[in-house]
Amino acid sequence: MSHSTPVLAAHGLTKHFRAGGRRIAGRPPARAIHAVDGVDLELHRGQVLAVVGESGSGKSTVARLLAQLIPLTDGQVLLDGADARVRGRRAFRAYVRRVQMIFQDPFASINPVHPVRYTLTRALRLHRGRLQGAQLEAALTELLERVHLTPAARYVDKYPHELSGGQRQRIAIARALAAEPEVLLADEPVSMLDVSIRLGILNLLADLRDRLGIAVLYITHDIASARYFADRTTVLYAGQVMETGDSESVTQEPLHPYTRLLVASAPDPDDLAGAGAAAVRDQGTGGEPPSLVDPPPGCRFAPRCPYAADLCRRETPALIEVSAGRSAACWGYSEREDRPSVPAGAATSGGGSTSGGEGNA
Ligand SMILES: Nc1ncnc2c1ncn2[C@@H]1O[C@H](COP(=O)(O)OP(=O)(O)OP(=O)(O)O)[C@@H](O)[C@H]1O
Repeated sequence: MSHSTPVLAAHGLTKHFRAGGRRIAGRPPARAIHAVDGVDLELHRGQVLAVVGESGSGKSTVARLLAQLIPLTDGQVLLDGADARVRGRRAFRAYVRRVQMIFQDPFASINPVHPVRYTLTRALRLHRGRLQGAQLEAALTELLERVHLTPAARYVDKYPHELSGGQRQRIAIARALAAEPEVLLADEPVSMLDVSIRLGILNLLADLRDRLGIAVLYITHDIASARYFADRTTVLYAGQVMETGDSESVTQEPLHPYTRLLVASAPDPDDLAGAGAAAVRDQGTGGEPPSLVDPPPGCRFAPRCPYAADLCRRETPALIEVSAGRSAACWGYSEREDRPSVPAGAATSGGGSTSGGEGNA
């Protein structure tokens, strides 16, 4: 599967926002917020890729770049292997037909003054032409059934305020499906919803992946949900990829010290005393993400990393393939003589992962 051409890919995805207002002629260029710096991603048909990171790590910016809602500073977005950069309204509409986005807040993303019928009819007509009468009714019913709002007749004439948060998010997903997209970009699709209904929405997205073969990008700060739901997981920190691999091993045997920190501080249902998070604090790996305004060279996690060596503060590590399908941007896995010593093992279970410096064969 992963040998095939990804339906959507990003190479060297980069977004710098200008910090502190407009550029003034004759003055030095304004400083830049390096929100996303050189990120590579691949979305495959019938797979979910999770992008996990703390607040401010650049997750939403990645999604907006992939949706082409904002222009790239550098890098490339490829759809079926071809440069997908759109110029002009018509090309954007053709792109959006294939790549749809779902937003975090279903209360903000659905117009409250119109019933479900209006919202979905508009999307259907936009993407599939002038459906009417029985054909339109059948398409509406099919969309509502796809998102498990059944019987459809119970929901089609409801207004958003008559629906729960979870039901509204299902309407937002149905609206996206009206385009018959190949890719869904889901930016924290459950984080505003009640905990009790989150699983239902994730299961729905998994169902769309499996039944329709849609590629899903799942943006989240919750690494535990990535393990449950995503086939592959990419960990983002301060706008750069720290680690990537299949979700099971990234979450169970994390390689990068930052991923270990994330896993250890994630709420564990069996760890009611919060011992994992306390252990992280005791190791002194707390602290804040770095400033993204003109960040210095070196690993961006180095100031918080308990293993950081001089090399880490001087030079930025590239992603190193540590084992098949698993990479970490950590000098500990390099062949360099001055590499730091990153202990093998995982935050949550003993052993299994490659020890520092050995896995580059
Ligand atoms: N339009 C903008 N102008 C200036 N800076 C921006 C803009 N959008 C985002 N940023 C900055 O880029 C960085 C990454 O933001 P982004 O929203 O992508 O992070 P995130 O990981 O999605 O965070 P969260 O989980 O809080 O949404 C932040 O420092 C943010 O302040």
